[in-house]
Amino acid sequence: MNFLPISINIEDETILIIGGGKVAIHKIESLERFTHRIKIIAKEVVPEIRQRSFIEIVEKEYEPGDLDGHLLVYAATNDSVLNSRIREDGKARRSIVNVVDKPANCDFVSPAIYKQDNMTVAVSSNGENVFAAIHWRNQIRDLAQSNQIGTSKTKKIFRQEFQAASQKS
Ligand SMILES: C[C@@]1(CC(=O)O)C2=NC(=C\c3[nH]c(c(CCC(=O)O)c3CC(=O)O)Cc3[nH]c(c(CC(=O)O)c3CCC(=O)O)/C=C3\N/C(=C\2)[C@@H](CCC(=O)O)[C@]3(C)CC(=O)O)/[C@H]1CCC(=O)O
Ligand SMILES: NC(=O)c1ccc[n+]([C@@H]2O[C@H](COP(=O)([O-])OP(=O)(O)OC[C@H]3O[C@@H](n4cnc5c(N)ncnc54)[C@H](O)[C@@H]3O)[C@@H](O)[C@H]2O)c1
Repeated sequence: MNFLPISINIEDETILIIGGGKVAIHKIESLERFTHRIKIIAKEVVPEIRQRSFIEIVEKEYEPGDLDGHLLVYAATNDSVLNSRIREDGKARRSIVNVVDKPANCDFVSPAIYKQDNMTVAVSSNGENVFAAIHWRNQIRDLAQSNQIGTSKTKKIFRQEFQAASQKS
């Protein structure tokens, strides 16, 4: 597998998660730092999701038409066959689908994220080793939090340092 890291503008998107259990909570914890436009479709939804009033919740069985109008979709049910079918349904609609139990069958995978204001680090192992991705993210987070990478400098100072370094090389 070879996944391309990009940063997507999701201002006009509602992100759809099919499934409302433990893994859906994980996805929400990552997403809510970037957007509150999140919709859950699931037969049953756990209280940790229900208590977030910004989430639109629809309790029902999944149907392919649920994907209509959604660019980003997480297939996060506990039914592996269904999760793969959701990706197939997404193809016809140009939705890109994260299949939480099958990295090789994903249009995108969720990186391990560290976010500090406008700075974001997203680490992925190409879906091969999520624990390595989490470990790298934690190391980078610790560096940033100990201010070893100058997180409090302004754009102007970073530009001057960048230009000075370019002239040297
Ligand atoms: C980084 C993070 C982002 C997020 O989810 O937002 C994320 N998983 C997180 C947590 C986490 N995942 C797992 C545990 C242990 C649970 C336990 O065992 O108790 C924990 C820790 C926990 O639960 O605390 C297990 C697990 N995960 C996957 C499988 C299936 C497999 O690998 O086959 C299995 C079973 C593996 C096994 O047991 O062998 C699959 C995927 N998980 C990915 C991302 C994608 C790869 C990213 C990459 O390219 O590296 C990928 C491929 C698909 C996807 O989901 O996108 C998030 C960090 C949250 C944070 O700390 O910020
Ligand atoms: N990617 C990851 O980070 C990661 C981590 C751990 C586990 N997993 C895998 O993720 C999967 C989901 O695990 P979980 O712990 O969240 O499961 P869970 O049992 O907590 O939740 C499953 C959810 O899917 C819903 N659902 C099932 N069938 C449905 C249908 N037909 N229509 C609508 N909703 C439906 C249920 O109502 C429930 O809300 C498992 O297969 C697990 O192996 C992935």
